[in-house]
Amino acid sequence: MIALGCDHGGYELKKEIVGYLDANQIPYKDFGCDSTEAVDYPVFAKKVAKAIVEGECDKGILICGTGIGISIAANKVKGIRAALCHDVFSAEATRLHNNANILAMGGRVVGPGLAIKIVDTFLNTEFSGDERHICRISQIEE
Ligand SMILES: O=C[C@H](O)[C@H](O)[C@H](O)COP(=O)(O)O
Repeated sequence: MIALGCDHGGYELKKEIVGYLDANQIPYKDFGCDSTEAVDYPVFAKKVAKAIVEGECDKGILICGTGIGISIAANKVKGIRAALCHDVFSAEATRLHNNANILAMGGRVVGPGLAIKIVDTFLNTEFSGDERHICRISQIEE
């Protein structure tokens, strides 16, 4: 189950991602927001982050205007590794190396075509499980 969240700056891009998830029959839970009316991104970052650390969802996708504020907020929750990615290489690397559990993007930064490739890569790349990466992730947890 994928947790989705956004603010007003990410709402339009979230709709594109919902279309991709629906087309690929990937289950998701949308934690809002539900329009382009101005809202505060930490609220939605927290909802998505909690859904992951509490086990309701496996991974999350968070979108604000830049992806920056919403990723900073999500990373305040223990157990969250939110990665801001605007290219496919980073999306793959953050799964392989960091076992990132949230993908963050900026709706004012990246277009829908690239964003969907980034999402597809993030969701379909497994953590490498390499010892050196496990060790470094443990250090983050400490
Ligand atoms: O990092 C923060 C996000 O990009 C927000 O989406 C952004 O700050 C919202 O800006 P505004 O309130 O001017 O629409």
